[in-house]
Amino acid sequence: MSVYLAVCLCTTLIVSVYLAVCLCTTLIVSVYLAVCLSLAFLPLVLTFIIRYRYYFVLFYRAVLVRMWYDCTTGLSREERAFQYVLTHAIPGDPESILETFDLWCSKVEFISNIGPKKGKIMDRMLSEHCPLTVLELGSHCGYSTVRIARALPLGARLYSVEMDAINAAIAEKIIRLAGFDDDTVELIVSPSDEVIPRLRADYGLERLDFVFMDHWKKCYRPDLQALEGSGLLGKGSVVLADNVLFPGAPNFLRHVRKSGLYEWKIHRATLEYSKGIRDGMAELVYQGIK
Ligand SMILES: C[S@@+](CC[C@H](N)C(=O)[O-])C[C@H]1O[C@@H](n2cnc3c(N)ncnc32)[C@H](O)[C@@H]1O
Ligand SMILES: [Mg+2]
Repeated sequence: MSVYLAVCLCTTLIVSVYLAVCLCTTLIVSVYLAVCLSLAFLPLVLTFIIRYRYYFVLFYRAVLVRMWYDCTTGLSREERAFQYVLTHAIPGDPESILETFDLWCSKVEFISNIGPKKGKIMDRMLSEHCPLTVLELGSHCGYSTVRIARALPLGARLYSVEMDAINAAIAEKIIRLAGFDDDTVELIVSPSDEVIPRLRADYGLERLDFVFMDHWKKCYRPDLQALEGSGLLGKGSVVLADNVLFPGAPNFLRHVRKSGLYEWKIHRATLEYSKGIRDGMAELVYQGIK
């Protein structure tokens, strides 16, 4: 009986040792394979990180930092930007307000203002065309509104459309802080597709000399078509559309290309407050139906 028990015990021991050895071997082989695979993919992963580093930085600044400050301050990003501008810029000085915004957006948090680089291209176009009636679609915090308003000739009027009431309230404060009254800048709090058909009847407009599009990219094409249909674009009217390369507005560009209504070009630049993300603004000059 005891011999039988001893044999059983020995067999169990041998089987256990055998299983343990098998497990260890499997483990070692798995670790070895994992290391080999990681090493094989390392260049690919590194290339991916290096190639898209500016997008990661943008995600970090525009999403993660924003979420963190939203939680810790209890204020919206737009309200935080406004507080900064209010305490750092010179009231009544549009230049100082724009510079303060630029500082905040490049050093603290990301806001999708047109920014200084693309802003300078727009400044140049405004000084070339001297528009008297301007329409802006998408005011957000009022950065581009101030930028346009300060470049307008005497007697010109800017209609700025913003559908988000909270953003519009900030934009209104920024515009008035910069020193522009209601005669120069009128802020319209409504979605663009509701405003455009009412521009003639409710605002007495006959012609738009300059349109700046910087609202949601999916609205670019329908809004441009609505403007064409409204008869407010005349020969030589300029439409400037921001971010046509990033995030991009392919349907809008396709329409511009196919319609034959415009002479157009793209001003290549980088995304606002970012070094490595390519973007561009489309400049269209309306030629009318030929
Ligand atoms: C990129 S921000 C505008 C930035 C601003 N132009 C600047 O450079 O300072 C876009 C803004 O457009 C507004 N918006 C988006 N779609 C709109 C629409 N269909 N009508 C009016 N406003 C719109 C959003 O609420 C947001 O505030
Ligand atoms: Mg933009």
